[in-house]
Amino acid sequence: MKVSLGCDHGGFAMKEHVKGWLESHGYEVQDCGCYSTESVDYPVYGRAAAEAVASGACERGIVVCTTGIGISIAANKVKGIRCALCSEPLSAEMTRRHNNANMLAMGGGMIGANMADRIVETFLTTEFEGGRHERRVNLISDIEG
Ligand SMILES: O=C(CO)[C@H](O)[C@H](O)[C@H](O)COP(=O)(O)O
Repeated sequence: MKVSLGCDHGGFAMKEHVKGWLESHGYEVQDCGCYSTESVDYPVYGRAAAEAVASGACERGIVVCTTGIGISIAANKVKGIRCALCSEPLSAEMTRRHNNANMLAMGGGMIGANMADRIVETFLTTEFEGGRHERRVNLISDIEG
């Protein structure tokens, strides 16, 4: 599976950590930046990571800013993206099972590296349940027009 990554300066350290975890677990990574702790604007990188998913270049995407909020809002503006901000594994499991989320957002200033690993693993290995949830996800897509 290929995973796009995006972050701002507040998420850079966690993005680098997640990148290492992904590569050591056999995932292919498309790193959309940023590439240092220099102050940048999260919408630029949330959009880039989301467009990599929306275009089909990547199956999933993971974005990180200080809280995870701003970059998740930006990613969710891209058509076809369902980006869920998670701070524990149960939310990551549920957003895959029920929302078929194709992107995960985390807050680099909110959770630690071990928690991030557990969230990422759960997000990437949990299947969508379909059924009644598919109808609801389709209704979300209808909002996009
Ligand atoms: O968008 C955010 C908050 O919802 C992110 O946490 C950003 O990383 C944060 O706003 C960046 O703020 P900074 O003071 O420029 O580091």
